This record gives sequence, C-alpha cells and structure tokens, in this order.
Amino acid sequence: MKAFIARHGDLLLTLLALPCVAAGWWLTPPVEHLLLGLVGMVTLSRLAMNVTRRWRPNRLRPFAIMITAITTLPLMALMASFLLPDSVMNYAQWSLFFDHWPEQAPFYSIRPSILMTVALILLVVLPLFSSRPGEVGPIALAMATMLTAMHLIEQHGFISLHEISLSTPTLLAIVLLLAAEFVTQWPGRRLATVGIALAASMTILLILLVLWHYHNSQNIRDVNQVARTRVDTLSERLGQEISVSDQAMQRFAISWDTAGSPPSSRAWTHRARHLVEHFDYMQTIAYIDQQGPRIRHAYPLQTNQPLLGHHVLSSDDDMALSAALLGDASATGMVNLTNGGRGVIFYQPIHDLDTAAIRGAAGFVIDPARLFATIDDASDSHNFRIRVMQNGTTLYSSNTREALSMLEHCNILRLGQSNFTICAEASYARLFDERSKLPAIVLITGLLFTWMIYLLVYFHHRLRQRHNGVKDANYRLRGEVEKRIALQQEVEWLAQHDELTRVPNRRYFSQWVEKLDVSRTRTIIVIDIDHFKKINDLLGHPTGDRYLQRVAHCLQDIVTCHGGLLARFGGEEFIACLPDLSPERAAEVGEQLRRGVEALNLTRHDGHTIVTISIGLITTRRASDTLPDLIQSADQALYRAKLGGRNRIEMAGILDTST
Ligand SMILES: Nc1nc2c(ncn2[C@@H]2O[C@H](COP(=O)(O)OP(=O)(O)OP(=O)(O)O)[C@@H](O)[C@H]2O)c(=O)[nH]1
Repeated sequence: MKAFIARHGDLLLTLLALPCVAAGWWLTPPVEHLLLGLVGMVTLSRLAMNVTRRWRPNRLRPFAIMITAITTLPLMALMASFLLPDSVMNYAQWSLFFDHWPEQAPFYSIRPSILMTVALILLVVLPLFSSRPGEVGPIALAMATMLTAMHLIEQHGFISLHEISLSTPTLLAIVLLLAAEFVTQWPGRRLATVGIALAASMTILLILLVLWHYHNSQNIRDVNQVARTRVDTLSERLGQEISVSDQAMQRFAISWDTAGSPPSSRAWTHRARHLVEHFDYMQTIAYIDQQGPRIRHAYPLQTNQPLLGHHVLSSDDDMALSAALLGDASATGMVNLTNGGRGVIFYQPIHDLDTAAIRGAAGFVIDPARLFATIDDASDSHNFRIRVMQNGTTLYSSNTREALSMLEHCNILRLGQSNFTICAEASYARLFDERSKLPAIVLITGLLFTWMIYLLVYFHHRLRQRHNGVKDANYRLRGEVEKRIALQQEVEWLAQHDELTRVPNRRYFSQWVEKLDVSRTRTIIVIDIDHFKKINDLLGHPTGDRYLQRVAHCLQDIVTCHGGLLARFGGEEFIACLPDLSPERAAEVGEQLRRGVEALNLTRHDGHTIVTISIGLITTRRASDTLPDLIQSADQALYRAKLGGRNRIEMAGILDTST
C-alpha cells in the first residue's frame, strides 16, 4: 500500500482535485468561477504532464506542454494586472478581457488575489522542472503552500478588498494539488541537502509575507479611504452651500425691513426671482403676513397660486413659523408641502424698522434633492455614486455607469430640523486606480530573492557535501596506500627475515655476506641448539618456539655487537658471519655466544639441565673460499662439536682451534 501511494499518490491526488473543481462550479458563487476555472486548468495540465512523465508516450509530451502553456497565459495576464502601471494598461482595458465572462461580473470582483495567482503559477510550472528536483521542486512547493496559507490568513483574519475568498471546494482542490506535489517532491534522502536551504529561504519568505501584508493593508486602508474622503468633501461643500444660502435668505429678509410698508407682489416677485436664479433648489419664496398669519405673496406664482391667502399656522410647520413671527430665524424638518411635494421650509422674520415690530416672515421652501444634486461634481460622477437618504428613502442618487464596488461611506447632514444621510460609493475603476503596485512588486521581487537565497544555500551545501565526500575518499585512499606500503614493507621484511625469531633469514644472510669485501677476514659460525627435539617433545612446540626466540635474540645481540649478522639457518640452527676477527677473537666470540645462551638459563623438561648450543666455526682470509664452502666446513666443525658432547665450539679451516 505504502509503495503504491509512493508510486501513484500524486496522480491519484491530482485526479481527486477534478471532482472538487466540478462540484465547486455548482457550489461556489459566480465571482469565484474564474479562480475555480484556473484551478481546473492547472489540474488538467498537471494531469497531462503526470501522464507523459509516468508512461513516457513521447508523442503526447508536446500536447502536455501546450496545455501547460495555455494555462499559464491567463495566470500571467492576471499577474500583469497586478504589476503593470495604469499608464500601460488601465482598468477599462483589463475589463475588456472579461466583458464576455458569463456572470458579467466586473473584473475587480472576479480577479483572484496575487497570492493565489502566484501559487497557481508555481503549481502549473512545477512539473516542467521534474528533471531538476533539488533546485526548483522543494522551494516552489514551499512557496505555493505558504502563499495559500497566507491567503487563508488574510481571508479570515484581515479586511480584504474584493479579493476572492477560497470556498471549501476550491480550497480542497488546491490542497489536493499541493499534496500531489508534496508526494512527488518529498526530498527523502535529499532532505539533508535541501533542509537547510529550505529553512533559510522560508525564514526570508516569512519576513517577506509580513512586509507584503504591511504594504497591502496600508494600501487597502488608503483605498477604503477613497469613498470616505469623497463623502467628507461633499458634506463640507454641502455645509458651505447651506450656509451661503442661509446668509442669502437673511439678506433677503433684511432687505424688506427698511421698506416702510409690506412688500408689494411685484417687488416680491422681482427680488425672489433674483434669489432663485442663484439658488435653484429654493422651490418657493413666500411672504407670510403677521395678520392671519396668511401667505400674501409667493414666487413662483404659477405653481403657488392656491397658497395665496392660505392660513399657514394650521400646518405641520406651526412651531417654526411661530418662532419666526416672534423674531427668530427658524426651519422645519422635512414636511409635506401644501402643493403636494416635500421640502424643508426656512423662515426669516421681516421687521418694521420704524416700529420695531414683526411685520411678517419670509418662507423659503428648499428641495433637498435639488440642493444635494448641486454639490455632486459631474466631472467625478463616473467614479462615485452619491446618494442622499432620509429615513430609508432615497431622495437623490447620481447616475454612475461604472460598476460599483459596494465600498460605501456615509455622513449625516442636518438640513433644517431633519437629518439626511449622504453616501459615496466608489466604482471599481476608481479603486483600481488607487491600488498601489508596490505590494505586488515587493512580493514578486521578494519571491525571486528568496529563490536565489535558496539556490545559493542549496548549491553551497551540495558543494560542501561533495567536497567532504572527496575529502573522505582522499583519506580512505591515503589510508589504503599507507596500508599497502606497510604490507609491502612487511612482505619485503618477511622475504629477508624469519617470522618466528625476527632475525634475518638465510637468503638475506647470503646477500649480506656476498656484499662483504672478500679481502677481509670472515668468520662463519654455525650454531645448533642441543637436543631441541626433546624440548619440543616434552615441553611442547609453543615452549620450543619461545626458546628459539630467546636464543635468537641473545645470539643476535652478541653478533651485532661485534659488527656481524646473525640469521636463522633452518630449524633450530643459526648462522652468523663476523668480519675482521682473528681466529682467536672469533673463538672468543663463539665462546661468548655459548655462554650467553647458557646464561639464559632456559630449563629443560627435567627442570635441572638447561638449554645449550653447539657451535661450528671457521675463519678465513682467502678470497677463494665461497660461502657454501665455508658453511660446509663450519657445519662439519659443528658436527664434531655434537659428537664431542655438545655445548662446545669446534673450529674448522686453516686455523682449527678447538676449546
Ligand atoms: N618448536 C619448534 N621446533 C622446531 C622448529 N624448527 C625445527 N624444529 C624442531 O627441531 C628439532 C630438531 O631436531 P633434531 O634435528 O633431531 O636435533 P636435536 O633434537 O636438536 O638433537 P641434536 O641436534 O642432535 O642435539 C625437530 O624436532 C624439529 O621439529 C621450529 O621452528 N619450532
């Protein structure tokens, strides 16, 4: 099962993503369909690449690459929409691409976030680099995973600005694709090389994402501010307009104070027309006589004819008018007008300057909808929709052909005794203008930088590993060479020495003697341990060996001391050659050897008698005496020594001296 998952896990997981995409098409809102469609394309391209990689039908590979390229195109276009300056391609041009999108949704509302766009690009191009598993796979997978995670954090933790939220089917499909890539990319044995590079680059990526988040949220705040700034400006302008019209109404009323008599209808009409020409939202300007109080004049007369002579204190605006007739400027709330409309009435008292009495009041009927319409700047109307509402009823709404962003900000405005809500809603195009390219540039350059850091650490680590490998191999090689040299020396040594006693062997002895100058006196000594067979038989071979070694060392010390060479001749026999010794001196050395062995005090089986040696010795000055001749003579002398009772020296040759 484990092996099956390791072999086919990525294909299975990629296949599973397809039903998620299909289900998502029915379950997710239409604005998510572009993202879902892209996920579907990524899935198909990965499947195609997977199949060609797995079964190697080489004829299909160009098709798989073509599908990948086709999938990459819209993703790259989306990336460009985040990065290209508006001067190169503005919102309207980007929107053209999506005019035929089935849901007719504006571009801004269906565009996936830059995090998801980059993650999908990574997922689609990853299979193209399957031949370079170390350099691309792990870092691209880690980046795609972290970008998806960051998108989810942004989606749930922060206010996003019309970025598409991942709903469950889309998220599931993306997670399956990531898991499929994980199965393919799992570094296994390469983890040691990749791990350090990944850890370093992921730390940088984390810092980068925090930085990106900071810039992005800053920008989102700025974009959110767009509608607020707009509505604040409008509120301020409206306040100024109301104040200016209020002053105009005051001046209008004062202008009648000095008249000396109640205004005539002609004069009223004349001055009121003048005022309305400036403030066209003043629907009616009426003169209310203190007597009655009744409406004496009204401008415009045609629409207000029925009002003339109307007793006004019976209407809703009693309080405001009463205040005005007592000398205070006042205003009503939004009231039903006698002529059928609705409006706010402002009252200004008109005094009689001679008697200081109130003569009457001027009533100004203001149409709020027309008042608000005056401050809506037509030049900016395609960027914002301005609405004025009162108690849920829209009194005024500007016409905006652009798609609106639902990003609306409202202020409360007071006109007369009524509160009005004035709202500005930015269009998507206006928001797009306000979106800074900086966060996207930070993200993309940061990702490239992270990738470079990864490659740097990865190659550095790999080179170090290879270097260590070569170093280890060198060490091993050097050890091997040293071992071989030692072996060689051992072989050479063994070729010239006896292994048991570690004294030179007969061959080395012959070579050594051959090298001696034949004109020099040479003494050849043949030494044999007495009754050695019995030692072996009765004390055992190991003891025999040990005795051989002790005797050999003892003999060697003495011979070397006299400038000669001792060698093992065979069995329990030794041979020595000493140059430049007179026969007497040679006999002394022989004696020294015999005593030396005796002094070793190596006991025999009975424990009383000790190991002794017999020696045959010859000294010659004749150059014609060859080594075999000399050995033979010395051997004969030894034989005699044996016959003579052992533990003795026999001399042979020209000077035959026996002890
Ligand atoms: N332990 C041991 N015994 C050895 C080695 N080489 C030869 N011998 C023994 O040395 C003995 C030599 O015996 P012989 O040649 O009969 O002479 P011997 O007993 O010393 O008697 P003589 O020489 O007549 O005094 C034999 O028993 C060999 O097996 C050796 O390397 N180690």
